[in-house]
Amino acid sequence: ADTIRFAASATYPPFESMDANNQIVGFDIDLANALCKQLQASCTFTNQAFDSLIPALKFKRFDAVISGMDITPERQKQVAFTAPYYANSAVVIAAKGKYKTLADLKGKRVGMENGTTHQKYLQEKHPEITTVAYDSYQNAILDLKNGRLDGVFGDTAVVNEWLKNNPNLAAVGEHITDPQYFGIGLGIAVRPDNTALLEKLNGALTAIKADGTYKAINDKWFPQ
Ligand SMILES: NC(=[NH2+])NCCC[C@H](N)C(=O)O
Repeated sequence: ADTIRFAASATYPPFESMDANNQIVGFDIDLANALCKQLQASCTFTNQAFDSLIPALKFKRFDAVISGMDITPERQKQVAFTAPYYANSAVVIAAKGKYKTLADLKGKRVGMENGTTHQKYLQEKHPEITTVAYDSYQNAILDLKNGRLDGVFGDTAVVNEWLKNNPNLAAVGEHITDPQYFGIGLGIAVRPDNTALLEKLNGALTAIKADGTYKAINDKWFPQ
């Protein structure tokens, strides 16, 4: 049988993270496994820094990236994406009650993972805010809790998870969906010349949406 080698940056629960047994788990992992099952292939996963995923994909270290990755026009110059598999928006979190809007964060330190759409958006759209890049979202959250950061900027679906476990933190202002920066949702990336794999993944995605598998995975990781 075929093997599809996936990579992710396991710092972004509920999409991907390492569990207590050092196993990679999450929505993206279950989704990839379901796609592989549908394709009668086996899946492997590599965990590495988010900003190295696209370069390593191009270098053929693995076949596909599934990592809560926004389908953006800029990335589409380098890789091909499947149809979107999850809707996205972005939001800043900070100490509860401290800031009302992004404008209140002028001169403050907001952290995010290196190479993310969140980093680019803040740097270009809000130069009045100091962006602090981290090797992982988990380290950014630690620094927010320690008071070394004033805010963290990430995907709403992920941020909501952090808020559940941190009652002293809250969202600041509106959710941001600027498609120029955050694209049209999350997608799986493959090398542009790997149209065979792209077509397989898109076909399998349609199939697992139709047979209820997608919904079951969604309900497991994003319970209502
Ligand atoms: N697995 C991760 N750490 N993903 C971070 C993704 C952040 C954002 N959605 C982006 O595409 O840039």
